[in-house]
Amino acid sequence: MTAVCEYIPGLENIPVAESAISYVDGQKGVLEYRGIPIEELAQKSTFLETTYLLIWGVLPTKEELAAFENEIRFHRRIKYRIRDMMKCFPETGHPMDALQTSAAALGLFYSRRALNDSHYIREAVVRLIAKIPTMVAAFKSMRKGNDPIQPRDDLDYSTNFLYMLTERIPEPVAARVFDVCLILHAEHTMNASTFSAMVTSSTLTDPYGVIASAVGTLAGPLHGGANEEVIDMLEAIGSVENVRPYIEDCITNKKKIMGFGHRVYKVKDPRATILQGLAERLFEQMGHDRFYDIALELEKVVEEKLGHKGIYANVDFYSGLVYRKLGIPTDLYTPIFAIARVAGWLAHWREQISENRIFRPTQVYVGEHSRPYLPFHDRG
Ligand SMILES: CC(=O)SCCNC(=O)CCNC(=O)[C@H](O)C(C)(C)COP(=O)(O)OP(=O)(O)OC[C@H]1O[C@@H](n2cnc3c(N)ncnc32)[C@H](O)[C@@H]1OP(=O)(O)O
Ligand SMILES: O=C([O-])CC(=O)C(=O)O
Repeated sequence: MTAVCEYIPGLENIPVAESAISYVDGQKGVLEYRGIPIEELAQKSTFLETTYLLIWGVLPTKEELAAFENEIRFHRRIKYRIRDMMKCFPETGHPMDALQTSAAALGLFYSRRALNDSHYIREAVVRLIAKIPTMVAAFKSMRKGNDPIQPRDDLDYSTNFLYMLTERIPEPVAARVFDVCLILHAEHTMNASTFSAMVTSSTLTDPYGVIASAVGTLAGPLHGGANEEVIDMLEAIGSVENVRPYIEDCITNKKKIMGFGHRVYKVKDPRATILQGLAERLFEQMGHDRFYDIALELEKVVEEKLGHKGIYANVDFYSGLVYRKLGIPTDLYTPIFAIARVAGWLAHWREQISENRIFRPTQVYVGEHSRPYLPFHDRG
């Protein structure tokens, strides 16, 4: 057994896997999925094609993509027993908690753990990619006491999701912008939720448990949950004039500015640049959002004050402005991140189980030894 004694908080710079799924250069601001730059995928691909690429490692042929899209369409509905279970969720509960519970519940129906069976793997991939958006939209309706809106087979993936949220067919530009957002959030090397998915995968449990654990990890404000917090922060700041004192207060009191900073990127996150462009495209078509002026000033001041520490806008900074313009409630932003990231989690699940060894790191014990057990009357 090799003993590595140095403890590195947050596992910074410690490789935990070999992976061929995505690549980040944090100094140059480069992100590639299976070797293809994110900018090119955002321009030319769709979320389902990108999902196929991430999970199976190749761009599909026209026929393979059509078959994959059809399978997804066929599996969009969720069982009435899952819907009934979701009806019992408290309406004040956070949609990420609802999603984590519902994703785990899929395992009650489909868990066979046939991890050597390629049909089982394909079906699990299709079910999760297909059903997660339906569950997110269903909770949005049910928490208001309404029946969930059923998926429509004549609509593509993103159009259908926006339709299930609003019962209106979105403008093509809105559906395309949303689809690009999903591409941008689909995968990002060894982030916290992907690591969580891999640790769970390494026990050879079922993929529904893997996704449920990853959803739980994504929810936190230091990770995917930051997109929701950014909008709360812009609202709290309220005006462009308030930006500078707000940032100065954060710096003085060592408060984190949401949507900024990254373990890997020491320049602006390339996804933030693309998301900013998408937000601007929507503002041109659908009207300006005054929060954007606050966001621009915020980015300028953070760069001025913290740029020397490598703190720049990350993926969570501009995504909320896009979703806000699409009329999506703030607490659905992180579940939408999850809808996209399921693709990356599943890609890592497949990679992990193809050459598995259970994750079992070590710790540096800093407690005591050989303490006596004291009866109640002798305890302080
Ligand atoms: C999809 C995603 O997960 S993207 C990230 C989403 N999360 C956020 O936007 C939350 C805000 N950002 C952060 O909390 C962090 O930057 C993280 C969690 C993303 C990265 O964390 P780490 O790599 O562990 O960096 P850490 O928190 O140690 O910060 C390093 C230094 O930069 C500072 N710093 C990092 N991020 C920020 C920030 N957003 N605002 C202010 N200061 C920051 C820290 O205070 C620390 O300063 P110090 O060295 O003077 O003490
Ligand atoms: O890579 C990370 O640590 C966080 C991140 O940007 C992501 O998961 O998209």
